[in-house]
Amino acid sequence: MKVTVVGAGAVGASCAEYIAIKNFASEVVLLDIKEGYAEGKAMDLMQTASLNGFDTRIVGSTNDYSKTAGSDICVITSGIPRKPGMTREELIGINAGIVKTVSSNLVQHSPDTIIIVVSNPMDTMTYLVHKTTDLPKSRIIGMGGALDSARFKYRLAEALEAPISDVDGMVIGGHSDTGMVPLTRMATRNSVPVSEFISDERLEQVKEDTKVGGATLTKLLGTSAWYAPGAAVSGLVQAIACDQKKIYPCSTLLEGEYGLNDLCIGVPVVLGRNGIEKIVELELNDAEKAHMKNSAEGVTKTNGLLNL
Ligand SMILES: NC(=O)c1ccc[n+]([C@@H]2O[C@H](COP(=O)([O-])OP(=O)(O)OC[C@H]3O[C@@H](n4cnc5c(N)ncnc54)[C@H](O)[C@@H]3O)[C@@H](O)[C@H]2O)c1
Ligand SMILES: O=C(O)C[C@H](O)C(=O)O
Repeated sequence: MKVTVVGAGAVGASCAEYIAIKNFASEVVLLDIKEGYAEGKAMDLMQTASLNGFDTRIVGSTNDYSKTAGSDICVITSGIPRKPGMTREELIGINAGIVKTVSSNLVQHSPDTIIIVVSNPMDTMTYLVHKTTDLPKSRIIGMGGALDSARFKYRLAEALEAPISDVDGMVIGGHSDTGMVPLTRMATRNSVPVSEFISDERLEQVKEDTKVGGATLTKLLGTSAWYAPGAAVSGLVQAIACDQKKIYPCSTLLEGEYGLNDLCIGVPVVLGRNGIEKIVELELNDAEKAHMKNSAEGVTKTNGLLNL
């Protein structure tokens, strides 16, 4: 199993590290445009192999896509992150050009690959990859919901004063400060609806804290987060590589599902060796449907800024 990660920055390197530590891939190629940067990150990570007990070979490359040839899975984390006070949507001007070039180079060298898009604004960047490559929709996956759901579970566990392993929940919708739809109604603590344990007001607070999860970290760190994003990407990569058939909310092209068309947005999908093997249609109530519709309108508006 060969995995390429483009962008050896904070998220790319974190993602490569988690993939290596989980020890399911034979090779991870880290590629960056900055001279020597990916080679340096790869060497540093390889020097953790004997300490962390993995056999995955990590190779660095300065913009040489021949090294990525034959990748089963390619992750795109190249592009600029936001600074405090910015929205993800403001990154479109620079990141669209980067994602378009990078995805074209990747497909040229690995025509059978599955692409996971991470660069922001992620739903729109995923849509861009659809519009500019001829990969089937099952092989273009946007990562956002896996991360947002992890943050949702963190906030739920905090509110419930329960261990995170006892908590389950999912966030669908767009990966943006206003577009996320945390499904509080379906969240559980060891199979019991969380509303049995906390008030509606506290649950509303959990929802709002989840939606601004990325912005909160950006304010604290001065740039956006990387540990949880890297771990979330590695989870998707592992689900595909190991044909796990796990359900993660991912951004995928919708063609009528959830009453939505011609956009990529987060919905639950089954991930296996073929990429997105099934879109799972949840029975949403009227309020959830309305949130999803608003979210889709936001994503479509951002898609309109692309030069297609
Ligand atoms: N979808 C998500 O949930 C999620 C989570 C975290 C970050 N992100 C996004 O991921 C992106 C990367 O974030 P980061 O913190 O790692 O940023 P970073 O600045 O640390 O790293 C980005 C890297 O991309 C490289 N790069 C730029 N143009 C390139 C090109 N054409 N080819 C190859 N490499 C190129 C840069 O040299 C840099 O090393 C940002 O757009 C950020 O918003 C998304
Ligand atoms: O918040 C960001 O800009 C980065 C990423 O989308 C995140 O949610 O951490």
